[in-house]
Amino acid sequence: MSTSTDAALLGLLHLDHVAILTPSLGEGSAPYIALGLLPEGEDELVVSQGIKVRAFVLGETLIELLEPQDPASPVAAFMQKRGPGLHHIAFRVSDLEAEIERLSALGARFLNTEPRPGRAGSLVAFLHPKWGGGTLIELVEHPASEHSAAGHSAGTGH
Ligand SMILES: CC[C@H](C(=O)O)C(=O)SCCNC(=O)CCNC(=O)[C@H](O)C(C)(C)COP(=O)(O)OP(=O)(O)OC[C@H]1O[C@@H](n2cnc3c(N)ncnc32)[C@H](O)[C@@H]1OP(=O)(O)O
Ligand SMILES: [Co+2]
Repeated sequence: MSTSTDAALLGLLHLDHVAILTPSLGEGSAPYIALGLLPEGEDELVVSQGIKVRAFVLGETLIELLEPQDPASPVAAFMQKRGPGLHHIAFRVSDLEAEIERLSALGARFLNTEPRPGRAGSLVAFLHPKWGGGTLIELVEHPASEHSAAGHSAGTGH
């Protein structure tokens, strides 16, 4: 049974975020506010993904609420088909390109083998949900300057 130390040696640092689809960031925030989570900074429109994102801080991990902005996008279609709720999980990695190479050599099926822009200046890559056993898995590399390794800091919110 590998330990988190092994995972860290392989480049996985920790669970970066759990992403949840919602038709409205306002309504979707209610349970997480009730649970006492604080938003990290302002909502962000990630144009490349056609999604507005609101992130709530939980130690090193974020709860990322995703509100699709384009009804024709795959994410909007997915929410249409399966309803709001869990969309993907994301692991923070120290070197995204190295992880893409390592996992590809193990036969992993990436949706994009070139890093793409994600939230807050990150670079992201997605693994096909079929490879993830029915779960969409994302790998995220944050800019070196952002956050300490210790995790995220809650913003003043909006
Ligand atoms: C805002 C940035 C933020 C960040 O963290 O920085 C983000 O995370 S952005 C998140 C939104 N962007 C993405 O998800 C990009 C990667 N996703 C895709 O390219 C598509 O969503 C894809 C390819 C996973 C699915 O697209 P689509 O549904 O159009 O393709 P299929 O209909 O062929 O689906 C194939 C198969 O996968 C099932 N599926 C789709 N999405 C998911 C999901 N989120 N979790 C689990 N399974 C999923 C779909 O139902 C199909 O299964 P089947 O059994 O064949 O019906
Ligand atoms: Co994500």
